[in-house]
Amino acid sequence: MQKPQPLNHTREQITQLDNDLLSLLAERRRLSLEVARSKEVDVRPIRDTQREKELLARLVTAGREKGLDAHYVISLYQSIIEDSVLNQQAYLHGRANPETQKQQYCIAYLGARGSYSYLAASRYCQRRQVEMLDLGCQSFDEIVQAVESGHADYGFLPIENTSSGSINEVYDVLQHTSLSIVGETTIEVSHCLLGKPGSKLSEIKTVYAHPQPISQCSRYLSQHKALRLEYCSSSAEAMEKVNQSPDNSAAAIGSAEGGALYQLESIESGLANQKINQSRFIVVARKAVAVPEQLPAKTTLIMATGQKAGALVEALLVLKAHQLNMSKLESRPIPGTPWEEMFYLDIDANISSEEMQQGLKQLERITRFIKVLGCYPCETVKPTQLSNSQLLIEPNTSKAEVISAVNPDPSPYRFSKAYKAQASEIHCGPFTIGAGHIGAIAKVTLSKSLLQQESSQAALSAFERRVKQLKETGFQAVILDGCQQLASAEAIIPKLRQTLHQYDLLCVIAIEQATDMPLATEHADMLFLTGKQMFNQTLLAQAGTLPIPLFLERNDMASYEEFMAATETILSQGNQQLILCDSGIRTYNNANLPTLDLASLILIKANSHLPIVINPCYAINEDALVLQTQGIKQLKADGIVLNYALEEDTIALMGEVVRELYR
Ligand SMILES: C=C(O[C@@H]1C=C(C(=O)O)C=C[C@H]1O)C(=O)O
Repeated sequence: MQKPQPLNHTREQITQLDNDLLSLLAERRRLSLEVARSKEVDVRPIRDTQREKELLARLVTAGREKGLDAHYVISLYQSIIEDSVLNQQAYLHGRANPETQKQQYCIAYLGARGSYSYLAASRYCQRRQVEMLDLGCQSFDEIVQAVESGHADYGFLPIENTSSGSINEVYDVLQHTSLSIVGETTIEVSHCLLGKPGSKLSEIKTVYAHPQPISQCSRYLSQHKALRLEYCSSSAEAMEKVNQSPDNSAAAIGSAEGGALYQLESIESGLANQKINQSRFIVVARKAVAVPEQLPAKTTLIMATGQKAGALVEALLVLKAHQLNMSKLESRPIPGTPWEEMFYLDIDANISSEEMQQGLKQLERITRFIKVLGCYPCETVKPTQLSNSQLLIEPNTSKAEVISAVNPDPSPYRFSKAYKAQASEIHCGPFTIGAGHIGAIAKVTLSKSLLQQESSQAALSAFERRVKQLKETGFQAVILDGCQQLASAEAIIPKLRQTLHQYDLLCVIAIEQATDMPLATEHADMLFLTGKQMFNQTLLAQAGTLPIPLFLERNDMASYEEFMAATETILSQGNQQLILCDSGIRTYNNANLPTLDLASLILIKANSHLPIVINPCYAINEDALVLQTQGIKQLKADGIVLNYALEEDTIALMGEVVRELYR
């Protein structure tokens, strides 16, 4: 083997390369602003998702030639594009509101330097290339007063968090203010345990934190019961306390970025219960702003409806009539009038649009009170995704003919088309299935080796390698089967899930018996109720009350009617996010192997709006898999489940089948 070049030398090369990358990114940003200027002149929308798709598809191909995998290229470019779109929006918004163009903004926010509000405010100013003068406040009321009185230009108020939900106090403050909402901004909240430099987890006795981070990290804290919690009025106060503490026994929950301002280091990161933990802030100012029509806009309003039955429905019907999409609805009590509610609505529309103006006029006629709190650019940039067919092969244009209804079923069962004509589309994170969206799901039986050395790093690395392969093969979700056999499932399942999420794969946990439910519901993105449980009415009803999507597998002895009856038990409990899975039924063909019941597939597609996926792996020998997939696809199944043994290398065949599915 050739001797490697000296480490220092290689590192210098990497440093140089990183500098070049930064210069290139800065240059790309500059060009993106140039594009914004053209769009200002031509009055074109800022976002052009078609252009983004083409760009991503080209980069994925070019990246592959250089040995960079698609997943890596896409996630990098999604962040680059998000930055580009938000900068363009900030530019155009500034141009439309010249009075807001200043050298510096004085911003009132909760807490002190280092708090999440502070980070959100500094991000907002950076994007506008404005210097920030920060005015830390003790309460939301104080923030509002600072802006109302002219001491601050803007106030930052946290309005919701993806794990802990809406922040009610802020809604209450908004009822009484004369300020307008002029912007929103979302930041990634990544909670770390912050200690003095060099301190270790074993030394920590007290944790200082604001109640919000405490509730968002409840799982971590419940696993570390010895830690004593001290509530603080902000994350900044918590960090300050640790900074001032005489020894290494104190820690705070906060961001690594904020902690650095207090000379604190991260002892552990990723403390939040949810992988995606984001907080959305609204920006308030004395004067409302105009949003140029090229920008996606949001209008927030509050209203009190009449006290009669159906008053809220009537108001919402006005939105429907004007094709106004409501992205959020909150209700809060009106102080002094018990049992009366004020409703807060976020509507995806520009206040100056015709639809919104007409809608507002009509709402004024039927409400007791209505006030627009503001219209501002929407800062959520939904990442553009490439379809699996684009990732794997050329775009698919030859869609099979729509099957005409066989045996139309007029029964009003919830699964039926008579009940709901439109095909159901089930969403879970980046995964969508049904109504034309095809899904490829791998079913992984957790191997003996993983069971034996479950905590060992080697087993997890082996799992990660397989997961990477599954992602590259085109799967979107992975069913973990055999979790209940893991000796310390509580410890290992979160790690497996984290690995799957790293590769944007959903974690589906198979339910073999009723006792699997608590663990699975805690850790899974979706549940897979195995065929064995299809007749377990109690379990079906329980799954029907859950808020997460479910797969229901057909029992291999169940008739079509029994399968449908089981779906009814689930749907009647409230959970409408149901995907059927048929893995074959017993017939006379072979006593040991099930047969794929394609007649039922035709019936289900004709009679039900629910998506159905087929698992052909039990039914036939491997040679016929590709052929079988062609048949399943012709009959309009919404996807496929493929069994994949972790230790066996069947990945090439799986790849062929998935490609066939998307062809
Ligand atoms: C830069 C542009 O604006 C937006 C940002 C893009 C980018 O950063 O590549 C691509 C398309 C648009 O959504 C453009 O339209 O080209």
